[in-house]
Amino acid sequence: MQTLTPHVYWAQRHGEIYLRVELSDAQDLDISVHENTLHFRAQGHGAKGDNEYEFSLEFLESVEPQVTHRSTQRQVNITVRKQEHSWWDRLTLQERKPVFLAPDFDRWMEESDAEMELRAKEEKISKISVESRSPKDPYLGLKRGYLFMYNLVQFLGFSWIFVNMTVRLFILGQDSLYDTFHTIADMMYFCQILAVVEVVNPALGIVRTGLMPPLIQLVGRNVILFVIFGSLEDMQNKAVVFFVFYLWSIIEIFRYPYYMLACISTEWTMLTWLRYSLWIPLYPMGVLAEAVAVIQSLPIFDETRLFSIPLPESLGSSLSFSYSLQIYLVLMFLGLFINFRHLFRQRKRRLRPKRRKLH
Ligand SMILES: CCCCCCCCCCCCC[C@@H](O)CC(=O)SCCNC(=O)CCNC(=O)[C@H](O)C(C)(C)COP(=O)(O)OP(=O)(O)OC[C@H]1O[C@@H](n2cnc3c(N)ncnc32)[C@H](O)[C@@H]1OP(=O)(O)O
Repeated sequence: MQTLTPHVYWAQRHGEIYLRVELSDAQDLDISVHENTLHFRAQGHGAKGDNEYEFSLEFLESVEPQVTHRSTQRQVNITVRKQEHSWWDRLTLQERKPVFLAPDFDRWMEESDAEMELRAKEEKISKISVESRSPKDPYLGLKRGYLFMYNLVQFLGFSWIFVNMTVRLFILGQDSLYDTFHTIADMMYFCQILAVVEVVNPALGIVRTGLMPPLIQLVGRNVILFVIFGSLEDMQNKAVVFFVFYLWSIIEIFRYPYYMLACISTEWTMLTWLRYSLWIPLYPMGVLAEAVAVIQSLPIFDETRLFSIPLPESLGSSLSFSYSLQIYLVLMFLGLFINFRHLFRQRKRRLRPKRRKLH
């Protein structure tokens, strides 16, 4: 039987050499590396039919003596590991390329492409190792689902409020300012009662933010909604209701979609910018509108004696609730300062230009 040479195709990476030997149904494979030379011998079906095929290749640089190979119906794939990670100018020590050897264009890569592939692999490995070091939260999916639904409901609620008020303003003009409460209050009650969740979430560690800012926001809004507007009928027809509700709803139609996207690990730059910028004019305007509402309610509380604290006769009949509200007015500006500072820090953190990676 004649000994023949099969066609061999090769490609390289920084760490490996890949050889593809064109031999189908190869049997009795004998593949080894001695003194940096690969010896191949096998029985199989090659270019010259069924025969014994063999070849030797002396490599340009040092390789590991262990080789791995896999024989398929159509070919034999051999992987040889380089001893040092480097890019070779050619495969063999001898400068003239053996006639049976050709590049494997299916796996061929130029050095720069191979470097990119290597870097991508390294990045993937380091990402996996970082992920495996940080313990996974088994309830993450559940938490995200719950937050997404909560934010969606709030978004729909505040969108309804905003659209309703805007349409009424266009149709009824100034008249719409005076009956905002009767059209909007039920939805606002619903959204603001639901907003208790925003204090519960950080308290239970479901969202990572401080407890104080959401608490200030919740107490601040609910005092205005339930105590000032809800309990005083005389306040419900005032234009200030329109301004308070409108200012609250504008920010929420950007804030809740921003959170919804965060729940699905997505970010829209424009939305992030709006969420962390619109509060700059809206928050002081909102607090001012709320302060106007509190001031307008003072004489009504004095007159109606609603929520007044009964006193012993020697000290007068009762202490008007308006005194508590005057203290609350001071607290409002303290609350404004705390939340303004909090939002300013959040803005700096979220809108900070991301550092470019240097390779
Ligand atoms: C102790 C009682 C004291 C009582 C004192 C009473 C004084 C009352 C004064 C009150 C004044 C209130 C005035 C106010 O009512 C006026 C207005 O609202 S006017 C309209 C304009 N308003 C605004 O712009 C404020 C809007 N509101 C907010 O921004 C928030 O409510 C606020 C609490 C102020 C800040 O929110 P937070 O601390 O959560 O900051 P972030 O939004 O940056 O979130 C931090 C990270 O948590 C993630 N997060 C938060 N919530 C959710 C959620 N629902 N779903 C998913 N993820 C959430 C968020 O993504 C952030 O994550 P990361 O940092 O990874 O991005």
